[in-house]
Amino acid sequence: MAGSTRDEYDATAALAEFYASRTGVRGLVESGVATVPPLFLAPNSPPPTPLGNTSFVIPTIDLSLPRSATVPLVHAAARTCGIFYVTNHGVSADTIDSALSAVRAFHELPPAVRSAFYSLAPVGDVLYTTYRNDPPRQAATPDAVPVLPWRDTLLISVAPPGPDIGRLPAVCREPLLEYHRVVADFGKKKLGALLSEALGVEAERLVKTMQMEAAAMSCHYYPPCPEPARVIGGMDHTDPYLFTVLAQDSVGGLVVHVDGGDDGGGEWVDVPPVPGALVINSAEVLKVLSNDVYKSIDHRVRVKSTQDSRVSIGVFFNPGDSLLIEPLPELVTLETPKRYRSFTMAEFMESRKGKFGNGSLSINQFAHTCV
Ligand SMILES: O=C(O)CCC(=O)C(=O)O
Ligand SMILES: [Fe+2]
Repeated sequence: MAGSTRDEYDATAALAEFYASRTGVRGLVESGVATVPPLFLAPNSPPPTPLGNTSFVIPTIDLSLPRSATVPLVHAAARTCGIFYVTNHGVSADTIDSALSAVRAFHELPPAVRSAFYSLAPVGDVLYTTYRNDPPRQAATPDAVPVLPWRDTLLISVAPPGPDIGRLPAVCREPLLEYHRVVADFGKKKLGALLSEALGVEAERLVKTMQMEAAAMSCHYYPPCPEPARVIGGMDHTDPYLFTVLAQDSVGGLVVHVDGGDDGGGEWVDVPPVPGALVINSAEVLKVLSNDVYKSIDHRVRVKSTQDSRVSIGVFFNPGDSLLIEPLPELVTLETPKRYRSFTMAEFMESRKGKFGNGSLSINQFAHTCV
């Protein structure tokens, strides 16, 4: 992997060589790369994210407050930006820390051990990989994204009846299953009810009618990078499902694009780690169900450090596979007509393939009745 621009060498061969190593981006760092290999560079649009000088602060909601206080706060946060922190959520600091440490321990296993798990497609319910950035389908600058992000991921499908436990790496199995159990409970019993009530619909609406499950867990590892400003940890996207509960360690790097309202524009805002807090991200399908009351925010991950690796865990809450997704009928009125056509999750996921940059456009182009 010599060279420092993508033009100097054959990206297809380099990609094949990278995947054949089966040790991910962490493997490059272990091998001592001093400059970023071209696969990770965006040729036309440099990835550094200019952070705005904004006074915008991601809201924090203390879930120990009475329901009469938290419901309006959740409504305001999901409506204005679609991302907020929760504190006093009932998931213990120990459970979060053990899960984050377990993810780090997996990604930092000796290369020969972790490479046994590395693949391009899931093996059962587990996928340890470096996701490829799909080339954008309709972008003005077709070559504007790096082929690869500076990140390795352990993705675990946790949909009922649960993963094949024997396939989960032993080093992280117990802490991750425990974390999933507790976060799934929190999401279904507390957060799902709060997000429903904050929409003015029955508390059980998301969990029962939408058959909501904490179906997948993304355990990301962002290795330190010799030239952090030249790479992107995670490309711009919106999360597709109902909502995400994200735990992050103390390194930071998640940024969200807060839109500029009627003035257009908008700016990138940091989502710094807050000790003990979980980040809640309301996602595309929830935006549709809410008939555009809730937002779904574009986000990306910057790599910040030449020294520190970063770990995060996203638990994704999904609707049942066979359901038709459309605005909840009780939110469709003469004044607020149905803003999205009905669709299935499979159709929506297919439509998202290869879409980067301004991710929220994806649902609008796909299903909005006013576009
Ligand atoms: O690592 C992070 O902070 C965010 C990851 C993310 O956006 C995702 O898994 O969808
Ligand atoms: Fe995300």
